[in-house]
Amino acid sequence: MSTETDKIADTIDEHAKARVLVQALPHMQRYDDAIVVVKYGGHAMGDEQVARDFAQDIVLLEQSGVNPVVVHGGGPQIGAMLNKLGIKSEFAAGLRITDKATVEIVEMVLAGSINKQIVGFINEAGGKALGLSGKDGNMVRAAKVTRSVVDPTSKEEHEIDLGFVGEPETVDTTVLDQILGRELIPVLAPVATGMEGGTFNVNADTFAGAIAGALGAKRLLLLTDVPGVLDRNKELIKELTIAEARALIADGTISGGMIPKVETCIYALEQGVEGVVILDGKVPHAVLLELLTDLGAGTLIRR
Ligand SMILES: Nc1ncnc2c1ncn2[C@@H]1O[C@H](COP(=O)(O)OP(=O)(O)O)[C@@H](O)[C@H]1O
Ligand SMILES: CC(=O)N[C@@H](CCC(=O)OP(=O)(O)O)C(=O)O
Repeated sequence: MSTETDKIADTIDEHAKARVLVQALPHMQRYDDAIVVVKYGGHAMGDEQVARDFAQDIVLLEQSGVNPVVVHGGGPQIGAMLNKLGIKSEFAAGLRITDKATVEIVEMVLAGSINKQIVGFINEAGGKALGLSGKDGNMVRAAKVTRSVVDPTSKEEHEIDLGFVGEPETVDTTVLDQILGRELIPVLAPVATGMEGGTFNVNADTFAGAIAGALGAKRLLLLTDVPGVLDRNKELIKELTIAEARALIADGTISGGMIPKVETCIYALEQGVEGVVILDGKVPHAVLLELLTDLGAGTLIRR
């Protein structure tokens, strides 16, 4: 039986909920009908409850009149599968060196299991998610990339052939244009067709930036497993200009997987995306906190 005190506590609780909803109103109005691309990184996916919270956030955004587009990664999950199969895998400049056997596993893990898991979570949260890869509808055609790396012993720079690794060369938004604004939530795996056919592995951040640029997205959120870009003392940098971000890559403060992430932010800003943020996807409801409250977290990169 509920006591008088319980009833008062419940009423206060209800008022607090109403206040939170009202505070969200100007944010909802700002993003009404806008396209928001959310990149969900493989490291942020580890905990199932956080993944389900993420799916709820995406459905709530869609219900509020936003057009969310999800691009997912899956680096650690690809690594685990390659390991299980006894296939060695190495990275150069934050990109996986991808031979023929590897690209088959990459496509299987990204466009197969991970894509369908996220689609499942969104649908269980009441949304209508549609899982696609960059190959569908010829959405993304990728050109082969090479990278120069400095040999740690000889200090000489040399080019590395990354195999079937591509960068988006063309983005055809026909399929996405049909989907957006119709209650459907696209969930995209970063696999693309090569310029001469075949399958190419694309870094998920780079893929998300190309999609955000081509769709004229208002916001690009990159969800990872760290609070944002960290300085040399591991402190969060709340805001960075493009020039400052480039300097941190050049002096080695930004390394590994953070390089394609920051390069993506710079590219998206140059393509006209209004705001790009790198934030911690392991924080429950990180997307809602970032978009619909005043509690912006992570690193905002601006022009
Ligand atoms: N300056 C930096 N600030 C934050 N993270 C950094 C920095 N430099 C390198 N990193 C690394 O980048 C990682 C994020 O990239 P990545 O592993 O590719 O994540 P995701 O799977 O989310 O795309 C961090 O976990 C961290 O180890
Ligand atoms: C070329 C390249 O490196 N592709 C990535 C694709 C997945 C990805 O980017 O996943 P995260 O966002 O979780 O890191 C890979 O093979 O790991």
